[in-house]
Order: sequence, then structure tokens, then C-alpha cells
Amino acid sequence: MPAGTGSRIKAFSAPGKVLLAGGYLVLDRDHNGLVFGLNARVNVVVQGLETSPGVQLNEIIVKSPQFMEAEWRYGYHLAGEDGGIQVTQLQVDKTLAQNKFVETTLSYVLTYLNRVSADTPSHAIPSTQITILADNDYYSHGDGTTTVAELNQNPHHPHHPHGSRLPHDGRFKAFASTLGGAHKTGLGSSAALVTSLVGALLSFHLPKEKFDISIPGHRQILHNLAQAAHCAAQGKIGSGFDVAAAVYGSCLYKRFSSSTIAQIPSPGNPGFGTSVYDTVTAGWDTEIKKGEGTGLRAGFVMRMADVDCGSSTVSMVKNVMMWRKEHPEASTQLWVSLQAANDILGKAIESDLYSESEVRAAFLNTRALLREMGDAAGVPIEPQSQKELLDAVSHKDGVLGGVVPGAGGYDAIALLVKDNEETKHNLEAFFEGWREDTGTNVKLLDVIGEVEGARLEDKLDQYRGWIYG
Ligand SMILES: Nc1ncnc2c1ncn2[C@@H]1O[C@H](COP(=O)(O)OP(=O)(O)OP(=O)(O)O)[C@@H](O)[C@H]1O
Ligand SMILES: C[C@@](O)(CCOP(=O)(O)O)CC(=O)O
Repeated sequence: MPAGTGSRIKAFSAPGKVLLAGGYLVLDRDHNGLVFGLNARVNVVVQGLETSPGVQLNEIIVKSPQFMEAEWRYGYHLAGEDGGIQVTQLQVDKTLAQNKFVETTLSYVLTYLNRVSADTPSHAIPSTQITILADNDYYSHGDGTTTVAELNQNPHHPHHPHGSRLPHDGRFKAFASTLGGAHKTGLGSSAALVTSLVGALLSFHLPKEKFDISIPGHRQILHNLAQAAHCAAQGKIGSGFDVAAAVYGSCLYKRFSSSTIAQIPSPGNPGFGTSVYDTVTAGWDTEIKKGEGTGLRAGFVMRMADVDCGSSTVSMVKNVMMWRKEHPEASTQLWVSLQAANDILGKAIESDLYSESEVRAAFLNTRALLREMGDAAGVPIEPQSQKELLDAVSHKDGVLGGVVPGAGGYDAIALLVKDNEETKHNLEAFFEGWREDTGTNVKLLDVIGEVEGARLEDKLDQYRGWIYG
């Protein structure tokens, strides 16, 4: 592992997700999910942390400068009994918020790095400073958005990173709230963050022979590490479609068996070191299909509208799964029908061989079966208000149809629309009218579907003003 110097820098990014078809079904390996990556990315920039000569400092400083009070400091050391690299937050203040996703990911990645360079003692993993920058659509922008111009007028603003001037291009917005207080839009910020943090750290600490994202086997390591760390931070094993989208971009996803990662001890506990390394380097039964069957017909784009309301995915999943267990025959029949409808929808939105009216019919078919599942399980998967919104917007010029993606509920909707400014303006006007008529706070997001997954970023200029000087 090369010694760290303050001048080294690596940046990595990973996209958000929208599960267009396969919500709930994708939890089961007999089915799959059609997930699209989004052009909203979480970027992570890792820089060397210069230490005075002779000072043995194991420290990682992480900041998320778009939010208030979002800086976390960690120490790390090699734990006994093969416990891997244990990461501990350096408490400067008892009220300091934790960031479970960052902390857990650091333990997993440093433990993996320590194994990859087995002959290097732990203190040789050099200290780093890390900046997280998320594209704006991950969070709803209410009155809480501070403009860059306001920040530049007031370099002493609590929010202003280092009192330096911020770039004016508006790529990244600053929020006048803490991360916990920000309202998420449900685009998978934690999966994109974990994936991008893993990728940035591997790129920073390993030579290209050992980690190169253009090599499929190395992308698989990124996937496995990110899935394992994300599940550990979440405290549960979901289907992992969000991490798959962050790593691979748009794909047809069949999940890994839960047993793949179920036995990993907690960071620092005996056996964690070997378990992480063996699990991450093993062959997983995840199936990722990219290319044909995961694209969009020419001239169309996936758009999202945020409904700024929110649903509890956890309790919705719990109730659907309970119903599935209690009604195995009826639910299996419905899941098989829904999978068939989703397969047709995937083909119809991609191929010109399907007419526009066939695409509309495919959307309606998937939606009807989703409602049937919701009614049977007593879960508002496509609630009445979302049904009315989807029905109305689907009749607008340039719109071929839409769904409640993922778990559904009162979150965002996803739409297949013509890729032109006129359609975008018409949609904005339609949602404005809908807000006035119904009081629903629905808003078109800027984000669109994007095929590409995680990538190394070489244009460091895009982070100017935000990263450590
Ligand atoms: N910009 C950021 N900077 C630092 N940490 C972040 C950032 N965005 C997200 N996180 C981490 O991810 C957590 C949010 O994860 P959570 O799974 O609740 O949301 P999500 O992944 O956006 O949800 P969904 O799957 O519904 O889209 C935060 O509490 C924080 O730990
Ligand atoms: C219901 C489920 O299949 C999808 C949840 O998707 P979302 O968080 O609503 O985007 C759960 C999962 O796959 O982990």
C-alpha cells in the first residue's frame, strides 16, 4: 500500500436508482427487478491527510459540506482476534450525530484493504480526508436551501466550508439543515453513498492492478463490499437492488441469497477480518443483466416526480411478506402474473416493435396487478391519490405511462416520457395545476434515467470550492 501524501486525490461517483418494475418480487430469487440508474450521483472525494513528520496519526475526517454539522472524525486500529480494522468515531462533542453508513463502510473497506495488503501493518493505511457531495435531487428543496451566492456573501455562515468562495454553477446546493433534517426524495442516497465511498477508498489506497473499475472482477468486488457494508449499516438484508443500480447502473437484477452475508460478525468482533475478505472475494449468486431488456426506446426518457409525502417502506414490506406467507397459493399466482406483466413492460418500453398503445397497455397491466397485490395485502402500494395522479398524467401529450416505483406508496412516481423540452414544460405546468387543484405537493424532479453505473471521476474541477484545499 503506498504511503499517503496530502497531494493525492481520487474521486468516485455512483448513481441513484428507480425500481421501475419488480417491487416486492425482487426480494425473492425466483423473480427479478428492472432497475434504472439515475443521473443524480453521490460523489466521494478522498484526499491524503498531511501529518507532521514523526506523528503517527490514524485518522479519517469525513465531511458532507452541503449540510450543517456534517463532519465526522474517526480513528482506526487493528482489532485483536481477527476483528479486522475497527473504526471509532472521535467524540469531540456528546451531541455529535453519528453516520452509521459512513462508519460501517469504513470498517468494511479498511478491513478488506488490510487483508489485500496482508504484509502491511494496520497503521500503514494512511490517514485521509473525505468529502461527500450529492446531486441536488436526492433531497426536497424547500425554504431550507441556502444559495451559493448567499453563502459567498457570508463566509462565516455556519454552513460555509472553510470560509472559501464556492463555485456559482449550482451543481451542488447547500441546505440550511442537518442531514437528519433534510427531506429525502427516495432515490437511494445511502446505497449511492456507500458504493461511491467504497470505490473512492479502493481507488485511493490500491494500485490499479488491484482495483480498476473497468475490470469486471474488480467491479464485482466493489458490488460485494458495498452490499455487505450497506446491509450491515441498515441492520437488515433487503434485496440489494439499490446497491446493484449504484454499481452497475440500469440492469435486470436477481438478488443474492441472504445466506451469503448473514454470518459476517460485527466489525471488531472475532473473525470479522477473515469473514469480510472471504465473503467479498467469493462468487455470489447475484445475477445482473445489462444491455438488451434494460434500455429505453429512442427519443424517450425516464422522469420522476416527487410527491413529498413519504411512506414507511419497512412496514409495507413487512405486511406484504406476511400476506404472502399466509396465502402462499394466491400470492404465488399473483407474483407469477406480475412478473410476466413486468417482463412485457420491460420489453415494451425498450423496443419500437411495440406500438405506443401497447406500451400504455403494459403500464396499465402492471399497475392493475400491483393494486391487486396492495388490496390483498392491505397495503397502499398504489393508493387512490397516486392512481388518480398517474391516470391523469398518463393522458398528457408525450407521456406513455408511469408507475409507483419500488415499494410504491405516497413517494415519487416514475414516468416514461418524450425526451424534449416541450414535454418537460407541459409536465411542469400539469403538476403545478395538480398542486393547486388537489393540494398534493407534487413536483417534477430534474433527474432522468441513466444507464451508467459507478465510475472514477477524473474532472476534479467539478468539486472546486467544496473539497479540502
Ligand atoms: N449527502 C450525504 N452525506 C453523508 N451521508 C449521507 C448523505 N446522504 C445519505 N447519507 C447517509 O445515508 C442515510 C440515509 O439512508 P436511507 O437508507 O435512510 O435513505 P435512502 O437510501 O436515501 O432511502 P431510499 O432507499 O428510500 O432512497 C443518512 O442517514 C446518512 O447516513
Ligand atoms: C419493496 C422492495 O422490493 C423495494 C423498495 O424500493 P424503494 O425503497 O421504495 O425504492 C424492497 C427491496 O427490494 O429491498
